[in-house]
Amino acid sequence: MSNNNCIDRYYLMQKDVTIIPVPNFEGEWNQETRRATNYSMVFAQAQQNKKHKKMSMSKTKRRSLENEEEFAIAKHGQAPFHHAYAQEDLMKITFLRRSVPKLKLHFPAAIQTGSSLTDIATPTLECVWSEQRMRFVTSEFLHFFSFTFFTVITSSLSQSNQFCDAGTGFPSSKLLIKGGTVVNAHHQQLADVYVEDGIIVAVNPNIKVGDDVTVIDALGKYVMPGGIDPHTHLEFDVNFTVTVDDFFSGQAAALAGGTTMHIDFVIPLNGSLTAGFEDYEKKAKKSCMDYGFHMVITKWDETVSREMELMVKEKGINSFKFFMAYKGILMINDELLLEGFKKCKSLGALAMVHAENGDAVYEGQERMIELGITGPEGHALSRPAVVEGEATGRAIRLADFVNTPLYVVHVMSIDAMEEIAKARKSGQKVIGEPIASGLALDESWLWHPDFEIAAKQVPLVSMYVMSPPIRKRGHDKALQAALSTGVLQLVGTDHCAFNSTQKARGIDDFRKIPNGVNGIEERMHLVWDIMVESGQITPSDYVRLTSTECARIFNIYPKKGAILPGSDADIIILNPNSTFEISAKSHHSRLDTNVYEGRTGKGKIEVTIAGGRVVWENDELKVTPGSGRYIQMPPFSYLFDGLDNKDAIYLNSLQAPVKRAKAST
Ligand SMILES: NC(=O)NCCC(=O)O
Ligand SMILES: [Zn+2]
Repeated sequence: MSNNNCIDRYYLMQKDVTIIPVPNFEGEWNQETRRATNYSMVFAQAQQNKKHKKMSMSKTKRRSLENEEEFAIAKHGQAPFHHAYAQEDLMKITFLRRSVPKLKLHFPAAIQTGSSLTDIATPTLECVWSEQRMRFVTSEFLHFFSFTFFTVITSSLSQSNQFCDAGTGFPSSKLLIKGGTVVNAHHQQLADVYVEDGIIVAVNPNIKVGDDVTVIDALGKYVMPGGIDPHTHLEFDVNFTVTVDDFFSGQAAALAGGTTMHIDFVIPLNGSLTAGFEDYEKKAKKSCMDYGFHMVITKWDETVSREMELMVKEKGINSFKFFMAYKGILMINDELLLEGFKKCKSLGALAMVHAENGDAVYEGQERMIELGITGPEGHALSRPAVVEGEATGRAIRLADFVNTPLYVVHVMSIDAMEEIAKARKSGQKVIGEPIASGLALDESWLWHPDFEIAAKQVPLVSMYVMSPPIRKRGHDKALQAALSTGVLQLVGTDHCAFNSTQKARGIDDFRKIPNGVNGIEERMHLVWDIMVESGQITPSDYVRLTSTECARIFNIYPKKGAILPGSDADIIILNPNSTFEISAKSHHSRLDTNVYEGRTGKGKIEVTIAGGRVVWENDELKVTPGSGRYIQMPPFSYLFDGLDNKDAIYLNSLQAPVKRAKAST
């Protein structure tokens, strides 16, 4: 494969630019220039820069996503969930941008332009363009930074230009993946895959091509659809802080791990779905891979009901999530759940639930504090599996009452899984989504005696805090078995990345630890290792659980989730004889910890192709902010088939109203 050395070396040059933790693409994004400009990069730099990243934790006490206790203090108050976070919580780079507003427009470009490419332009032309742009940008710096800092930047830039001059060609828009085992959810075969302009054109043995086609050898390897992660939280603002991975860094990490699309959760802004959608549209402009949105519903009125319709009919959203936990913040009651379910049904949209009994969680937290249990183990103890099981069962019964399909996110326990199993056995359309952490981890870390473990050689205990909690050993195995037998249908991550400094907020009180773990980069490797290597599932099952079923549920199959002529060229090549190792030192997320630290396994994703472009190869990431597309998801997936019939049968079964003769007077 062709490589662009100037890109790689340019980013390695940036090692000393300490104020840029991980490239960030804030600022104005112009649709036209976005399409024309390709900022590729290598992420080795990210690890170098992580140590320079500092988060200042907010001292401001506000109600926050994970903190039902704070709700108690502010009981019945207005939940200032969004955009009310303390400014000090933002990353240093954001602080700099605020301090020098003019920089906002150009600073991100400045740090990336050394690698600018256009899709089909010649290397020489492109590098000239880059130089001009860099000169312009460096002059901007003069207004804002000291001479010393300026020198560091410009010397890096000028050195990078030399590499640009030595540019060595560009990825072809025509690819042939040769000699691999092509795996779909329904079938696997030895075949070549031919790709043109981002679309799979042919899947056949022995495809012959001309010299203008880049050939990738996949002999002895699996060629599979790129992963689709149905559950992520990028640039998630939880009131007092924001997750460290945004739509660029989170997606870059995803691509390095073989995921080529994800679906994120839009949080309404001040109750407005439209404002929330627009907010996420902005956040997602820096995307380097395809993405879709679910919408969270936090309150109920006529406006919300109308906006739900708008989201489905005009914005390409076909799923709405209801939080049964996070009392006083996101939690909704059964009345709202019923209204929401009915509306979802009428729109052909899928109702999703975070199933934990929020009242019980609140009670559990109070109990722990009264018992003097303030450490991270209190998190697990305050929201035991029974609390998850109860909410799952309740949501399932209410969805059955309305006769609408239900999707249960992050199934973490046997209790919840068994509710799903029971419902599916009775014919109800319930989808259960376990996540990577629930399959791979157990709660034992939460009982570790140190909050911060010996000089961070092993990361913070609190990094394992998420909701519902990671359970005791045994739940993981049961969830794996449920996946392999079809009781659960697909695997997500709930990637919600908070750094150790953000997690440290709850050092004296587990209720203050921001909830969430990583996984967007690790999911594909973990599922292969845990499920396929152990013999629990076949490679075809793997494709179904990590990609195809998600595409079907959210109605974008076979554009996504398949290696078929006409499908998007989102493809991974996995070498089953190679190994992977997970570490915060080498991952591509901005996170300074990794809940899978030190984990090794078999089956390595050696190549990721997103939209027909090779973005991950030879352990190098070449990604393009602005290249990711928003994927609209139409309503009425296969889950809605037959609902009308069931409704009709129900109505016929009522034998009511009973016609009674009026008593004669
Ligand atoms: N799961 C979690 O702990 N954080 C993300 C928000 C949610 O999905 O509940
Ligand atoms: Zn959740």
